[in-house]
Amino acid sequence: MARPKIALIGAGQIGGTLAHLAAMKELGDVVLFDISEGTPEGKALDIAESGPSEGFDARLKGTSDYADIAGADVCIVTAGVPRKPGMSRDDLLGINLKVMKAVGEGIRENAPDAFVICITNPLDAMVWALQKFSGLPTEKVCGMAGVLDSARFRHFLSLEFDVSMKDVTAFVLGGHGDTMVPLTRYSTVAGIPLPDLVKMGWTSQEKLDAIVQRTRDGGAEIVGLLKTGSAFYAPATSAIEMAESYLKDQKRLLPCAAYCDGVFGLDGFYVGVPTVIGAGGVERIVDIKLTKDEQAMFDNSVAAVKGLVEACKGIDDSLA
Ligand SMILES: NC(=O)c1ccc[n+]([C@@H]2O[C@H](COP(=O)([O-])OP(=O)(O)OC[C@H]3O[C@@H](n4cnc5c(N)ncnc54)[C@H](O)[C@@H]3O)[C@@H](O)[C@H]2O)c1
Ligand SMILES: O=C(O)C[C@H](O)C(=O)O
Repeated sequence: MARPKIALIGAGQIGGTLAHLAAMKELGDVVLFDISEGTPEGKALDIAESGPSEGFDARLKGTSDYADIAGADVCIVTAGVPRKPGMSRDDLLGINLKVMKAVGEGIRENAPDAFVICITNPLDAMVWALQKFSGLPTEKVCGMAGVLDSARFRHFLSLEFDVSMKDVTAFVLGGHGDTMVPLTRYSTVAGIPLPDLVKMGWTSQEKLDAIVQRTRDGGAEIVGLLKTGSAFYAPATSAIEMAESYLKDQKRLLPCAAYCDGVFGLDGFYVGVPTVIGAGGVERIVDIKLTKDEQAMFDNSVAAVKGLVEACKGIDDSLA
């Protein structure tokens, strides 16, 4: 059987890391696409030359021609611009919306059967626009953010409790912005919910609140440190987790930006929710019941996403 084909649209910091991870995990052959002359070819060759030492079997190709992504099984989209210190993700909307249009058309014409994972920010609005521009089925287009935000939450919690990150589970839902919703009630250490751990004296409510806020600010914390761009190792690892679940039909239950129509009280928006990812793409959205307070936070986050979607419609008539 031929190896799966993984197309990475955008060969910048995340794109290059994705290519390296996909090759090392032997998820398939990799095509790195970018408009920056020489960058995708250079990164593909560099990573391919790590193959003999690492011992992986994967072909890598760099290109600026959409024809080379033909027949891709998975497309992961990072094309666009990252933010700099002082900017919000939302400041990227105008410039990255134009990029989504070009990418959507490229995918529609060359890889219409692919499972598409969007990473470009502002994530929830960009994945919505990418689905519209590509015309692919909504269950085959999703966005990566919740896995990353939850991983950050899990990491901070593991430090607080001094336990393995493997035993910490967490769910961060809502839009990938300042209004994201880390759900403490559904986050655990080996199945023990965080509110119970507070009662048991493992931590205090004040410390937990500070960790929730650090999670919300997790992207900005890295941008402030790097100064020239945003996080890329953890974002790439998170998207690979989603791609692997699709390619291997693992049916992982992961928080992803999925098209919600008739779930979570939504009517046609992308926002972070618990999803099952398998060979059918986003196979199920787990419509969990939120408490009044959680619902208020979720509604606030959805309102922010809706505002960005309206801004997209204002910029590009074809989306209205
Ligand atoms: N969803 C998330 O959780 C998350 C996490 C981290 C970063 N991001 C976002 O991901 C995006 C990429 O981040 P990065 O660090 O890889 O940025 P980067 O600048 O390193 O790479 C982006 C690449 O996109 C390319 N590009 C620009 N326009 C293009 C087009 N029309 N077609 C193809 N390629 C094009 C650029 O040449 C560049 O190589 C940013 O928007 C960033 O904000 C999202
Ligand atoms: O914060 C950013 O701009 C990048 C990304 O959304 C992140 O959360 O790391």
